[in-house]
Amino acid sequence: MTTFEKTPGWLDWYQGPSKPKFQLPLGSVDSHCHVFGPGHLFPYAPERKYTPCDASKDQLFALRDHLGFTKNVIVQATCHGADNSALVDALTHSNGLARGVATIKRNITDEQLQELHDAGVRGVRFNFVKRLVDFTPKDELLEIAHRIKQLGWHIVIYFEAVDLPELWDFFTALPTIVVVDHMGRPDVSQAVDGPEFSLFIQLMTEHSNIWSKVTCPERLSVTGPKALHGEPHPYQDVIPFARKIVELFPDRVLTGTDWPHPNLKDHMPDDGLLVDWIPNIAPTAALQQKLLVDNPNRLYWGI
Ligand SMILES: O=C(O)/C=C(\CC(=O)C(=O)O)C(=O)O
Repeated sequence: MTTFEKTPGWLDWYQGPSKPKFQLPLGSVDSHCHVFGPGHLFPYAPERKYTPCDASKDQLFALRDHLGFTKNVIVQATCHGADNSALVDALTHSNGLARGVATIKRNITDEQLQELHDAGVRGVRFNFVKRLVDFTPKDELLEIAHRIKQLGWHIVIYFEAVDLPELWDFFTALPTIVVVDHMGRPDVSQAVDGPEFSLFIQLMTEHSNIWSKVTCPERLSVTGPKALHGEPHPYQDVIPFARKIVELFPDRVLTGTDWPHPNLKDHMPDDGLLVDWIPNIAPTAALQQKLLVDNPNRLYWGI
């Protein structure tokens, strides 16, 4: 049996999250979450940049039920590299209540792609965050993009805001729906109408195939306060950014918990309070319905 030692300083996910006060609309989807291992069944990848705590499918599904979500979109985390076994195991044990976003390499066969599709994978993730992955050549990514387009899948991209200018031409050439993780990780200490975030708004304005996840206030916030100890007003500085995207592009936004919150260094949020944060960025019932129910069900379940 393989045992793994967590990265020093690793913060485990929050035990005993509060019950949200905000009642999620029926059919809500947690559109960004992960499973980690468990490592003795699904070993972490040799090329990983961090070793997490285990976070199993059963623990994820229990959280889903506790928070009041109906479904999950599970995103392959970089600690599993391009071995999607833990993801596929979670999808195939979800009774159709989970879809997946995989990481693949160009040597994947058509049969393997079809197996991922049959398990519930509907997208691939291209990660450009340098602390998480080694560089993959753009021609390999483009080749993958054109192959997965045939299956009706989309592409999820993860990058830091400072890298957007350099990646712009590549992103805008992608042939599918493109979903940006965590709003392109803006520096929220800058103005919401400043040049950095305006470039991201321009990206979404000019390219109607580009969507955004309005996720991870706990990762992006500089001033907090932290979603802990019943705090009713956490992560105030992230609200104007996420709300702007939800209001400008209500049919192209998704949200989720990011459980089990890999690589947080400062604190581990109470996931119940993260759900309570959602009405700050989607203040009307109509916006909540699109963000939590209509958009993810259309993109991942075709309904
Ligand atoms: O959970 C996230 O989306 C963010 C991550 C981890 C990650 O993406 C991964 O390991 O694949 C991060 O910023 O460290």
